[in-house]
Amino acid sequence: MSLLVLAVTFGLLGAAEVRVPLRAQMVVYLVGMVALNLPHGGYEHFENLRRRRPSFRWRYVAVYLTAIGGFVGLFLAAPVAGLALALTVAMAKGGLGGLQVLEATSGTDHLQTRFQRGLAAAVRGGAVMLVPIVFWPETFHAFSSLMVGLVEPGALSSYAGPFDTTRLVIGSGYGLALTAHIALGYVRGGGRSWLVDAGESLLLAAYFAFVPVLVAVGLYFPFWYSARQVARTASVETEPVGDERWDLLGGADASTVALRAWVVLVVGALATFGVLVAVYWAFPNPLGTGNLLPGAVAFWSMFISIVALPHIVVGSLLDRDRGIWYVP
Ligand SMILES: CC1=C(/C=C/C(C)=C/C=C/C(C)=C/C=O)C(C)(C)CCC1
Repeated sequence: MSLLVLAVTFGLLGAAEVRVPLRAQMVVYLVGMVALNLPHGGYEHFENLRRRRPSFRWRYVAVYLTAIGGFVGLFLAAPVAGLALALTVAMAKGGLGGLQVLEATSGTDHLQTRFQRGLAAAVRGGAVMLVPIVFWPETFHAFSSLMVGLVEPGALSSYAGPFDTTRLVIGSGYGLALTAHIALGYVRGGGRSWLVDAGESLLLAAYFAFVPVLVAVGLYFPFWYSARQVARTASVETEPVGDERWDLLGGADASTVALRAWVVLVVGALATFGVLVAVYWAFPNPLGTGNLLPGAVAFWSMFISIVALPHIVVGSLLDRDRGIWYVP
């Protein structure tokens, strides 16, 4: 709903030629991504690890740190490939996560083949990054260069020339994929789940087309994505794996539970901060080489993508029993 309101509001503002100042967009992005999105991500880990065995938790942490180390290494060695992976992570998180939420809430009866499921995820995820490339090319290119510049300023400039062609190819490809996805869903069953899926996919595409990219991405993850993820967790009634015995919040009385929750919160915050410091320290120009605000946006976008990579790897590939995107 909030996305619909934003899409319509910014659509009208755009039609009236009202432009949102870039500074304001950057502030919205940082508030959304730092203050709102990060705690949501942390909560997903907590939910997933809460009743798991200690050995599982250690493996989880090990995979997590390895993936983070690998991504940082790739970004340092080949910053443009690192940027490409960051975009892929953002799209995979939005796309695969969105599909799982759809399955838990409205069902996916109209998605009968693997291909259709892949297309559904690609269309939802693609909206997050591919649609802004088409509709907000200048901002997109400017911030992409800043992100690459955290390691090697200027490394993206050799890709500036063919950008218009790339945009055209991406725009047509995305339009085709969206149309094919909606048409196939209709042919393979239609019904209520198809209607919800088609409506959501179109809304996402319109939202990322009309809302300026920094505001759009900065609010999409906390508003739509995280809120829906938490709602999904809340709708899961029985835990498929794990045991009350291992419950991180287990305790005989309310104050023990509260104290344990406090410990989890503090340890989680310190661990996240530790990773942040390590990533900051690893980048040659952690806040870019120009102004602070755009530099902070670039740094945060890389950092959040780096920590989100294991989120996806663990959530969808390695932890099939439960996973971050578990649906009963
Ligand atoms: C390239 C690019 C961007 C990239 C943002 C990214 C890569 C965000 C990743 C978010 C994730 C992974 C969130 C997970 O919860 C901006 C800043 C929108 C500006 C336009 C250009």
